[in-house]
Amino acid sequence: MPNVVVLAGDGIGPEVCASAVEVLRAVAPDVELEHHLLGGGAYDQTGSPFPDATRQAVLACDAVLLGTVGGAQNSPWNSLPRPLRPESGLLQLRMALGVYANLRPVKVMPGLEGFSPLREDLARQVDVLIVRELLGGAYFDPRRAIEGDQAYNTIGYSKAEVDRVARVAFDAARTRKHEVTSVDKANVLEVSELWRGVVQDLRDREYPEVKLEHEYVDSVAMLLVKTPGRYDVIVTENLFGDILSDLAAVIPGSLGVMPSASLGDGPGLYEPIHGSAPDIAGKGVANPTGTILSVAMLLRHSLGRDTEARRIEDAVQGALEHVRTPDLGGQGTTQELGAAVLARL
Ligand SMILES: NC(=O)c1ccc[n+]([C@@H]2O[C@H](COP(=O)([O-])OP(=O)(O)OC[C@H]3O[C@@H](n4cnc5c(N)ncnc54)[C@H](O)[C@@H]3O)[C@@H](O)[C@H]2O)c1
Ligand SMILES: CC(C)[C@H](C(=O)O)[C@@H](O)C(=O)O
Ligand SMILES: [Mg+2]
Repeated sequence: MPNVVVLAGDGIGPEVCASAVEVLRAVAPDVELEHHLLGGGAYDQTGSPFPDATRQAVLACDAVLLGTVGGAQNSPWNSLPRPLRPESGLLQLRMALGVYANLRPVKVMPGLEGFSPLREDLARQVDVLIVRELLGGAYFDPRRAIEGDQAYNTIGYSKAEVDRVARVAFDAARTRKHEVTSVDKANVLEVSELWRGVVQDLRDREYPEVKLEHEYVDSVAMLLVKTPGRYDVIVTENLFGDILSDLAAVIPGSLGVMPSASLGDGPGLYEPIHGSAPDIAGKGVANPTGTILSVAMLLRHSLGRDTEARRIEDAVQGALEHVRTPDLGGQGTTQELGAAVLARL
């Protein structure tokens, strides 16, 4: 029996996970669920944002469903030494699972075009998959420090790290429009020069039928707003991907509707792309769509259950025609939207 570990986390995490777990139970009743701690709440209870019990459980399971971690700007968690902060728990989890490729699909659901900050005709064209490298670059490079009145971080990449994530992007492009845009800053950074070379070599050797473009990150930030329909698959390094994926994620109207999958060679990690939303936590109005759609990605990528994944995606689409949470201009609650999805499965 497949085993899924649920890490509800902090803020709205437990609220959106509750809805998503009900959906998972409904379409895959045979899946065993285990709940564990991660983030600020985990630190409060155990002294670690990524406790040993959580580490052992995720390493032994088939897939992990995560809510969100982190507190408000003024949370005492933000004054802890960096390795004890909630966000460090998430980074340690990603590293432990070895999930080097973060897939963030951005698409505007029919009927929601009006909520996009972009013109409706532009929003309608958007169907982009951002593949973000997740275990390298400034996030994990050990060459980092605050030394007196100076501080530095380093964006380092090896050829092997670039190659493995670029493969994920090219493989994904083969199932889509066969176009990859590799995003870098090769006009300034040596690390981008290496990145560009590795991606180009891989394309020439193994993916000749995929069209490859190289673009600068500053230009992509502009073009994702101006002409977002031009992109199919975007592949980029960790920090650029973090920023570009939040930028792209507002195109569908709310951060609350976007799912993600983080894949490596072991269990996959599935989470909505939004944060813990301290401003609305506990009010029961968070949009659970991103987490519910992350369950669909979990079923597809980790359990090989594409039919069930599609059932969820169709049900979400139908539910949003009738029930909307305040981030999408409605008055529905998390629970009501979750129930509307369940009713359409
Ligand atoms: N993967 C993660 O767990 C993750 C990701 C990003 C930020 N964070 C953490 O979350 C905390 C808050 O960060 P932030 O405020 O910058 O970003 P955020 O994504 O939590 O919130 C940004 C805005 O979007 C709204 N929003 C987010 N998700 C929503 C949802 N599902 N439904 C309705 N509205 C939603 C919030 O109410 C807020 O107004 C910080 O501690 C940050 O480090 C965690
Ligand atoms: C919370 C933070 C560590 C995380 C990141 O920067 O990767 C978040 O912004 C994300 O995009 O998942
Ligand atoms: Mg982010």
